Order: sequence, then structure tokens, then C-alpha cells
Amino acid sequence: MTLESPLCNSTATVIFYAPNAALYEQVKEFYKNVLNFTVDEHSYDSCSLLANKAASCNVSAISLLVDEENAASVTEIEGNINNLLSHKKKRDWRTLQSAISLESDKLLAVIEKLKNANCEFQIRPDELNPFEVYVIDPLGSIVGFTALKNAFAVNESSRTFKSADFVFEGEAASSVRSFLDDSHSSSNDAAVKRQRNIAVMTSGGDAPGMNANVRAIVRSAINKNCRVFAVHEGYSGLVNGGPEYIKEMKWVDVRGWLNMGGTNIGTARCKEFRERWGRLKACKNMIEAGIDALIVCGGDGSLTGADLFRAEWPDLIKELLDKKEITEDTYHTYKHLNICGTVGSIDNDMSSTDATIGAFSSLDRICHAIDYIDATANSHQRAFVIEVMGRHCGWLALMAAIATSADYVFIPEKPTSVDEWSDHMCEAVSQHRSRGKRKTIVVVAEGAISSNLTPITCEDVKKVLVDRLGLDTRVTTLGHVQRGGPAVAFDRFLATLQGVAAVDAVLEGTPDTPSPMIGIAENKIVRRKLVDAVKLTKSVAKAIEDKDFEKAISLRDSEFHEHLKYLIAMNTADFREPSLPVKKRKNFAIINVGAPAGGMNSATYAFANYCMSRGHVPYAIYNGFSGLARHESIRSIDWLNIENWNSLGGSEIGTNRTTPEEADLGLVAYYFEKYQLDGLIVVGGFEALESVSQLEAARESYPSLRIPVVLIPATISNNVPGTEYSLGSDTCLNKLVEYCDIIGQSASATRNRCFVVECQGGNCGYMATMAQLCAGAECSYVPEEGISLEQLETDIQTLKAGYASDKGRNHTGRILIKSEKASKALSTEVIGQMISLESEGRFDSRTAIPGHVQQGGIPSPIDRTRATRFAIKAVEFMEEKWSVVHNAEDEIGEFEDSDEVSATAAVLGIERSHVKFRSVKTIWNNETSHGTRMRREIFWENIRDIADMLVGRVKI
Ligand SMILES: Nc1ncnc2c1ncn2[C@@H]1O[C@H](COP(=O)(O)OP(=O)(O)OP(=O)(O)O)[C@@H](O)[C@H]1O
Ligand SMILES: O=P(O)(O)OC[C@H]1O[C@](O)(CO)[C@@H](O)[C@@H]1O
Ligand SMILES: [Mg+2]
Repeated sequence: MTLESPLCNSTATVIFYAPNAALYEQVKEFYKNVLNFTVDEHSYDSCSLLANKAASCNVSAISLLVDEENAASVTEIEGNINNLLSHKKKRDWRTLQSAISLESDKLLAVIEKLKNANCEFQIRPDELNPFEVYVIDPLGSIVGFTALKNAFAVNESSRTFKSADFVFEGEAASSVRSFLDDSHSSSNDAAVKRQRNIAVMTSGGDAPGMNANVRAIVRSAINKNCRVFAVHEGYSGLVNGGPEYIKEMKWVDVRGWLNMGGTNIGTARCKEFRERWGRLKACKNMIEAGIDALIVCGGDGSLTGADLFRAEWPDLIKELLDKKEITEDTYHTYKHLNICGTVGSIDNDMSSTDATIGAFSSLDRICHAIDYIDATANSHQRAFVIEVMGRHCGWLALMAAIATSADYVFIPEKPTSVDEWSDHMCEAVSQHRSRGKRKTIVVVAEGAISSNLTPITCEDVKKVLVDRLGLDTRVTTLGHVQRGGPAVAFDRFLATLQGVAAVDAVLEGTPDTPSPMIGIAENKIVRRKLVDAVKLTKSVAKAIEDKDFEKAISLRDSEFHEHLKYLIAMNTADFREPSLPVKKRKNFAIINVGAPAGGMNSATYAFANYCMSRGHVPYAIYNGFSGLARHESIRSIDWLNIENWNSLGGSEIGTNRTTPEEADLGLVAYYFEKYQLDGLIVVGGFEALESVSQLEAARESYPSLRIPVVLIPATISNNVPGTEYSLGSDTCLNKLVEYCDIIGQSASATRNRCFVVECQGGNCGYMATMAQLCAGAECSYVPEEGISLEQLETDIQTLKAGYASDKGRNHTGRILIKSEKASKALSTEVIGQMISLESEGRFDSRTAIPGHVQQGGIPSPIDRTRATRFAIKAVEFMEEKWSVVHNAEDEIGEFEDSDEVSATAAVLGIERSHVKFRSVKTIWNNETSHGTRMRREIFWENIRDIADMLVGRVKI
């Protein structure tokens, strides 16, 4: 049914499905006679029809009552709605709710009508100055009317208030049904009664990003009509209970938390919770505080505790009932524990997720420290033994060793025997020294062991280096420095998305759904069964205990396994006998194309080392295709020359945007022939994709180009078709977020000031969107959306309202992010001036442009380690595909192209949860927007919605 309201400034369409005729009539009656909507009638007798309708018309609200029988269709509808959102970019969808803007006199007319019709409704904040009116339709959906131009702005308190009243998103059957029950039975307070109480806790060792996680949980939950409580001091807070430990959180309470290290709600290692009596107390305290759902952010220990609590809950609550400590009613209300884990720990030791919140921040601290130590080690020709945290997990040590090209690493998952470890290490170190290396770095995980499970300490390692190799050796234990400081961008992103997903998960949870844990697989946030994740994590510990190290490694995620294999190969490069027989050894080359991006040098480093370990000759083509064509700038790579490249930004081999056709395709092919190249890795952005596409298309004409070619996307814009991640985008994002933190601090200190920060990214709004999410900026303007005056005005109104409601120390610096190409007419400067003019003297604005700073600097550990992984995968791909393209000839010796052959020119990218090689031809022909020089499909749109939601932005 589509209804149009003459009361509205613009058409408001409500679409609904009611499972029976009586209810259908009731709803129609309500909209038609009570709210005086004009009715344009259609009848829908199935959920799918409704879904189709939803997909085909301009719907701004949807009202659904769904019974159990139709639950499956709800999923279908939600699927359709999501499709609709992603394809048609309709951003004004709200399920199970509608918000209608009216002139204030019309609003008063609505109130009159509701009164006359004897409807239950609420007016907020009060009758004298009403700006929001709510009424519940017979399906249980909230219809809101507001006299304000935009329903979610105004000021902090009303924003919280408003959003708290508006959402029953995606919950479908159970919540709507009980909403309906409540609204039949009782008073104006129905909405308040329906609110769920969600508690959030941080537990175990603190980790950067925990605050971002709590912030996202608090705001997302408030936005979904829930009350949120923080349990302070981890499980101790739950065991002790009471208002001192379990405190309600409001929207403003988490302001500014995004970039704070540690955890502001405290954490603990709580012995009592390990005991049943402690968990019984926790159970009672949770019930007394009225908590319906608990989200625990912590490491493997905390989530093991959470899983145990979940398993025991029925017994615990029954015991409380039997002892008459709770009533029968309470027992029934809280019979099922609704619990969810978000994984926060620097150790990255939890199975079923690629990363835990805090791990990459910690890795960042470690890499910085080792980069610094490198300089002093090099100066004195010393050896350094560096102990890093990670408890029983070697992830931090392994990744740090890769990112800093350490000489050797000790991790618990791959021990050697007591007799052998010193020989192995000494062989690697002495070979590196004999090739001219002046320094030695050995990374030791704090949980390092030998294969009989005896610990290997830094002092043990030092003794061997001194006694056997005579090296001047120092030990550095990095300690808790690794846990401190602000979260890196990735952890803010991970923590925020996990927080939002956790709130969704607990709201969708039913007694029958298994408790979830939120993790990440490559680039995709995933929901896993907590019980399985805990089981798998325990099995790693058990495998180590049983000395089954192969199994331990296989049980860690596949990325861990791969990284370890690659590190071992790279570390023996150039001195062990290559692993391939002579006849399989090849000549492979690497080239950089486009603007510089963090990680380009790591890719060259890993490419060269891995090639050497296999027996291939690694060539570098210097200064792009133009360098090759004009100056024959191609040389084989010398091991010692690239030794410190991992920590260098920019491109050591030089990069430019010239494509082979622009440089001279014939000459390029000639040099490929001359150097007998068997494969090429191109590292770069859009021009690199174009280059690979040209090389692939020219195979028919030039036999020397009939070789596998792999594009490793590398550009800060992250706009390369065929991937959701490009090298350099993480480094850039960190630079930008760091910059925004500093600018934000300046804005805060100056009190009434905001900054418009302009960021790079070409025609792609990815960087601006991510910076908005990770820096907590008020909004971001991107080329894909442009800047409408209406949106700008709304954003300025929100800013004004925000500054007006700031009090005392609550003054916060506000930042707006603008992509350099968001608008042809509205420059950053103009936007800044408009804000200043519109602010009527209440605040002022400044602009800030970080410019090319975003391209440079020390590459982030993510870019370094992914570059390593991708470069080695690319070599493996070339080894595998060489014969496919080399032998692609028909009977008379002509080149014979086919899908299989053309797919040997590939993009190595991340799409959702997978790392994939995909045909450049397919990507170039079907997925590339050649005019705007970027991928056609936008994969980060939901990130924009989340970023906006968490700062309460109103989107027109
Ligand atoms: N098996 C368990 N049963 C009950 N509670 C547990 C269990 N394991 C851990 N916990 C609870 O979780 C708390 C934190 O666990 P732990 O010290 O192992 O840290 P973590 O969550 O693994 O984080 P991190 O390793 O990052 O410090 C413990 O102090 C305890 O209260
Ligand atoms: O801070 P604490 O309690 O000394 O614990 C240190 C441990 O915590 C962690 O930092 C996180 O689990 C481990 O890496 C380390 O072993
Ligand atoms: Mg742990």
C-alpha cells in the first residue's frame, strides 16, 4: 500500500505488509483516517511482492509486521532492500520507521488529530515546544513527525533522544510483535519500555581501539533505541556489580574516544570470574542492573570466560531462582543470556578472525621501535635481541620480523630443538653478516620455546650471539610501550565496525541463535560462533602443549601460515641452495607505475628475496616504462642494496605515470626480449592497470610479452578496479587520521573552531570516507556524491547546534573532510568561508590541506606485510602460469588467446574476504569506469552510513 500525505512538504510513501486482512484494514484505516493520508491503494498478499514493490518505487519508509511463518521472507526483503541501497544508492531508507518533516502549524494539526482520534502518542520534548511527535501504527512501527527541517539534528541531547526513539531496524518478528503487544496494553511509555539494555565491557589486557569499540557500541545502541551501560573494570565490575561498576552511558560520554589509547571504562584480570561463585554473582548483578545483553571486548581469555558464562547461564539463573534470590518473572525475563564478543587484544591470538582490535597498533609501535633500533645497531655494527609481547602467540613477532626484515625470529608455533635453534640462527646471522650486513636484529616472542617446550629467553639468544659469533649484542624488551598510544586507523575501523555489528548481533539474537563473536576476514566483518572460535583457539594451545607444531600452525589462520613460510624463504635467500631445479629458474622483473605509495619498496624487497630463494633472477625496472624505453634502465637486484627498503616510503626504483604505449610499446617489448623476461610484476595504481591491460592486448603482436603479468594495486586513492585494498592506502589513511587528530586538538583548544580538511584520492571518495570514520569527523564530501547546497546547509546547521550545546570542557574540535575533487564549484576555501559566515560569530572555521604528505613517510606495517605477501604470491603465480601463456600457440605457431591465457595477466586484489587473482581483461572491460579512472562499483558505501550515524549526521 502506498500512501501519500497532503500534510507533508514532500511525498512520503509508506509501504506495508500485514499478514491478515483485518490488520491490513486496520493499518489502512490508521493512515487514511487518523493521519489523513491520501490512499493510493495496492494490495500485497506476500512479502516478496512487497519486496518487489520496495525495489521499484521511491519508498521512504517501510512498516512490517511479520509472523514466524514469514520470517524467511523477511530475510528476502532485507536482502532486496540492501540490494536496492547498494544499487540505487537510495540513502533515505529507514525500515520500520518513518520521519516526516512538517511546518509547525501542520504539526500542531497532527497533534490535534491524534488527540481527537484517541491515539496514544508522545510529544518530545514537551507540549509547549513540540518538535517531535510519535505515534505507533497498528503494525508497531513508529511514525515520527517533526517541525524541524531535519529530524536528527538540533543538538546533542535531542539527537540522542530522537534517535533513541526511532529505530527498530531489521529486528523483524519478535521485537515488532512485542512492541505491538506493549502498545496495545499500555501507556505512552511503550517505547521506553521496549528499550533493550545492552552492557559493554572491556577485559584482559587493554588494547588500542577498545575505546573506539565502546564508542561505536554506545552510539549504535542508542541509535537503535537501546539504553547502554558500561561495566567498569572488566569481569570484576560484573562480579562486584551495583551502580559503581555498571553505569549508563550517553551519546556525549564517548565523545573524543576514537583516538584514545587504553580503555576508559577500565579492564582487569579477574580471578573471581574464573570461579563458579564469581560467575553466579555476576549473573545476579547483571539481572539486577536489568541488562538484557552483554558485549565483551577482550582477548582469548575474556572470550573463553564469556563462552563459559553463556554455557553455564541456565544453571546459574536456575540456582538464583531456587534460592529465591530472583522471582519467577525475572527468571523468565532473563532466562537466556544474550552475549557477543568483539575481539580486542594486541596478541591476535583468537582463532576465526584475521585480526584482533589493537594488534596492528601494537605492531605499529613495535615496527617503529625496531626502525629506530636499526639506526643505532647499524652505527655500531651491533646485534639486538628484541622481545615483543604476544603471550603464547607469535603473530606480533612474526609480523614485526617481516615488516622490519629482521634476521631471525623465535615464535612459539615453530620451535626448533634445544640443540638446533642456535645453529639455525647462527647460520642465518653469519651469512647475512658475511654478505656485508652491518647489523643484526633477532625478534623473540615472549612465549618463544624450543621444541621440548622450554622457554627461549632473550638472554639465551644474546649469549649465543656473543659466544658463538662474537657480536656486540644488546637486549631490548619493548614491554608495555607496545600496548600504549592511540589506535592506528585500521584498529579504529575494525573496532568501530565490530561495535556496530555486535549491537546488530545482540539485537537479532534469539534464544536459539548461538552466541556470536565478531571478527574480520581480509576486508569483511564476519559473525562467527563464539563457541567454535573458543574451541579452535584452545586447540592451538593444546597442539603446542602436545608438541604438534604443524597442527598448531595449521590451526592459526591461513595468513599466519603463509607469512611464516614466506619469512623462512626470504631469510635464507641468497645463501641456501635455491629451492627450484635449474631448468625451472626464470627471469622475473618488477616495475612501479603511478604515484608513490607506501609498501612499494617492501614489494620489491620481498619479490627479490623470494626470487633468490627460488633461484630466479630478480630484475628491477627503474623509473617506469619511460625509464626502460629511454634509458634501458633495468638491472638485476643485489641483495645487500635493498636490505633496509621495508622501512622506506616512496619508491626506491622510481615511479611515474607513463604507460607502455606512451613510452613506446615496441621498445618495451624489445627490452623484454633482450633480458629474456619470463614474468613481470607491476606495482601501482590506475595507470598500472592500464599498463597491464596494454601489455596483455599486445601479446599477439609481440612474442616477448607472452609472459604472466601481475598487477599489485598500490595507490593511496584505493580506486583500482579489481580490489578493495591497494598498497599505500593504509599508510595514507594513518597519515591523514594522525593529521586530523592534531588538527582536532587545535580546534578543541581554540574552543569554537572547526576545520575543513582536504584530502587526496582523485575521483574516489574512499580516503575521505575512511578518514571520516577513523577520525570521527562530522561529515565527508566525496566526488561520488558531490556537494549539494542543501546538504551543506544541513551540515552547517548541525555544526551550529553542536557548538550551541557545548558546555565547559565538552568543547570539542570539529572536523569536516572534503575530497579534493568533491565539487567543481565549492572549493575547500569556499566551504570554510561559508561556514564562518553562517556561524554568525558563534564559531569560526579554518581549512587545512595535508597534500602530498599523504603519499609519503614510513609505510605502515599493514602495507609492508601485505606488500610482502602479495609480491610473493605474485611470484608463485608467475611460476605457475608461465607455461600457460608461453605455450599458447596453435598448430602453425600463431599466438592463440583464450580466457585461460588472458587470465595470466591478472590483478592480485582483495575482494571482501578473499585474496584473488583476476583477469585484467575482464576487469578492464567490465568493472572499470574509464572516464573517472576508477572501479565502477563502490564497496565502501555502508562505511559512509556508519560514519554518519556515529556522529549523528543528517543526510539529505
Ligand atoms: N577459562 C576462563 N574461565 C572464566 N573466566 C576466564 C577464563 N579465562 C579468562 N577468563 C576471564 O577473562 C579475564 C581476561 O583473560 P586474560 O587475562 O586471559 O586476557 P585476554 O582476554 O586473553 O586478553 P589479553 O590476552 O589481550 O590480555 C580473566 O582475568 C578472567 O577474568
Ligand atoms: O599487562 P600484564 O597484565 O602484565 O600482561 C602482559 C600480557 O598482556 C598482553 O600484553 C596482552 O595479552 C600479553 O602480550 C602480555 O603477555
Ligand atoms: Mg589472551
